Amino acid sequence: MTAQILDGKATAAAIKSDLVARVEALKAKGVHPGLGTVLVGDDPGSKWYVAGKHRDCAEVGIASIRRDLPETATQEEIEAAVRELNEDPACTGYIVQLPLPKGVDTNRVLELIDPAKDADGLHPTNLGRLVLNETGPLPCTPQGIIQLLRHHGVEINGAHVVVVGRGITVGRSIGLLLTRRSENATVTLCHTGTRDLPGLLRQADIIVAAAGVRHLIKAEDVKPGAAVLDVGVSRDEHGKIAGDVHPDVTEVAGWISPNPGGVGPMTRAQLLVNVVEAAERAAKAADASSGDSTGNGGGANDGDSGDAGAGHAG
Ligand SMILES: Nc1nc2c(c(=O)[nH]1)N[C@@H](CN(C=O)c1ccc(C(=O)N[C@@H](CCC(=O)O)C(=O)O)cc1)CN2
Repeated sequence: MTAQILDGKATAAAIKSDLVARVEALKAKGVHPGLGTVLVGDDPGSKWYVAGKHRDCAEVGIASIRRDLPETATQEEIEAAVRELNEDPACTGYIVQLPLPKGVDTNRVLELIDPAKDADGLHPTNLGRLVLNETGPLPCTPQGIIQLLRHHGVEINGAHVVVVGRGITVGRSIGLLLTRRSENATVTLCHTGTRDLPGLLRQADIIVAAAGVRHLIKAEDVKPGAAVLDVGVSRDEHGKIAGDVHPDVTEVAGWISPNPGGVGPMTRAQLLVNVVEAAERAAKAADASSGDSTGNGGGANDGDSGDAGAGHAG
């Protein structure tokens, strides 16, 4: 058996094409979405990702604002760039590209972002909203993975999902999304220190591999027919990408996301969704404050509103 492909490029293209009309509708109301990026240093991967984000913006009609700082930028200089974007009306949403150089206090930088402009969903307020099932930007890679699975009809409801990796952009938050009532999965969060990782992987209906360890997931660790999402990025000496998933897994899995061409394009597409949704929320709030009754203040973001109460969901 050869796994079917979870095609991130095609799925992201479909999402972007839907966004074009939403951006046009915003502009017709006088709201012009603009994505800002803060890039610090010369890491080739980060430079490539940021350039890609701005190419995506151009494709859907979102304006681009860049703040590129040298590797030697101080904490204060990085924080000044963040404050500037908070104040810039042309910037309706922005991201700070991670990782930041060694020695920079990343959490302090993320905490400075205006939560209403946090296009990555990584500000503590927005992570808190996610815990509470409140409306807000969703972390791009986790939400991109869910969209990729949905788009291909992979059953999430009732599935056992084993996540490998505990980083802030994927591992820490994906369980919060997948265990919402709308997704209804059961999630085991593992990492490189997990005892008997292969034993846990073999129980998984869906594996999300985000450890950044080349070929960590072997064919013999995968249940036949499982869906396997490869988020890991390591590069060999020629700069070629190697994922966390061994190529032989394709012979066992039912679904596999290529790397490149799987989760990466979905991360970028979800960023655009977050920028457009933030601009739509701002437009609604402006309508509401000017007395337009179609303004809608929000609510639960995921169909969980039927729960007995935020503290009792389960
Ligand atoms: N502020 C953030 N920093 C980082 C995030 C994030 O979501 N927010 N995630 C990653 C990097 N990332 C986005 O920033 C990202 C990674 C990969 C791709 C992508 O499209 N990859 C391509 C292959 C690219 C290549 O050849 O190098 C693919 O998978 O097809 C996009 C975005 C860490 N930092």
